[in-house]
Amino acid sequence: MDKRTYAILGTGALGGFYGAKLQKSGLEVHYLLKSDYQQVRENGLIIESKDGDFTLSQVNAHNNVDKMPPCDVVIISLKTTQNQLLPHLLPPIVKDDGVVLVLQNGLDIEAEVAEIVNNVSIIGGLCFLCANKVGPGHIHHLDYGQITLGEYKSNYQLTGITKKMREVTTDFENAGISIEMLEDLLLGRWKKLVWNIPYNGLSVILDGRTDELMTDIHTRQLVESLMWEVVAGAKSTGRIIPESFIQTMLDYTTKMKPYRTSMKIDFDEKRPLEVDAIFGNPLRKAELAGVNLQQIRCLYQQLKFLDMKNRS
Ligand SMILES: NC(=O)C1=CN([C@@H]2O[C@H](COP(=O)(O)OP(=O)(O)OC[C@H]3O[C@@H](n4cnc5c(N)ncnc54)[C@H](OP(=O)(O)O)[C@@H]3O)[C@@H](O)[C@H]2O)C=CC1
Ligand SMILES: CC(C)(CO)C(=O)C(=O)O
Repeated sequence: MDKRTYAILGTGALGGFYGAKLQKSGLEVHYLLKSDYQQVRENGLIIESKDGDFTLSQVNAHNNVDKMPPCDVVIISLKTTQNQLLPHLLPPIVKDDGVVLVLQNGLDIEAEVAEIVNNVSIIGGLCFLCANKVGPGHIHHLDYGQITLGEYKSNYQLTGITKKMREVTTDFENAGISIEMLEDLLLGRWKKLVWNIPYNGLSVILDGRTDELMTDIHTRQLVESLMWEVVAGAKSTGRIIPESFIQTMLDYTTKMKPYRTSMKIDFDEKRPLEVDAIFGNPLRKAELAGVNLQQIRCLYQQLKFLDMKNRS
């Protein structure tokens, strides 16, 4: 088979980083951009990475999906706060029998995608990446980068390891991106929330970096107790996260370079916060199963208020 073609729907920190790595490995990649379009069309992408800097001076930059070719794999790397645009942006750029790879944080986004496109495979990927966009077409990769992915089937039924998952995994591996396949995407999404819910939420509400939240005894306890509540949320939907995973996430964050979470960066830049995807959807899912996640609801309510006030 010919090499697969990729489209990056939202060329920011995450989309720019993985897209550039895939292009560098020899794949054809098309990038959708908004405010950075002119700069990237003329000068390409700059990746400043802890694994080695590189520049792609020529990239297929687009500012309109109608001018993009349909691709085998479309990576959704917009912020979830822009997902209302997907019904317009997605259908023209994904081939029949292609793949939509949702690399955004949060829960239940695959279900939204399934309502927009048929005849495609939807794969969800959890990215353990610390990257920021520091200028137009300029990405700073600070730490990590591993992806775990799983295929989505209605209501997060188990799919096992599928052919499409293997194909995407091969492309990412060839691009030097560490990647692992999951049989249970819902479990993977809840596990990622064990990190995102406490750190993204508290970093905004308490105005703290990850290292600050880990050093103070009170905030560390708060982080841990929120993690336990995410584990309860997962359990309400039939997914068991082992107790040891909490310690793994605490250790992982302690070792992490001091990090301003992506939600905190959005807040500081007065951009919309991904509150619904990361907090609202898990709350609703647990509630449907009859479980009220009180501490997470408390974070959700504060974040909704702060987000509204920050942008008004
Ligand atoms: N950054 C990270 O390390 C990680 C991010 N994630 C998740 O990945 C997702 C993306 O995050 P991240 O890359 O950090 O976000 P960024 O804000 O850096 O990137 C999003 C990009 O989408 C672009 N965009 C917005 N609207 C449009 C549009 N209409 N047409 C074309 N492009 C558009 C933005 O362009 P413009 O700037 O012009 O608006 C921006 O460059 C989020 O869900 C996040 O939670 C998950 C793990 C780690
Ligand atoms: C956990 C972290 C910071 C990187 O591993 C991340 O993936 C995120 O910001 O969502």
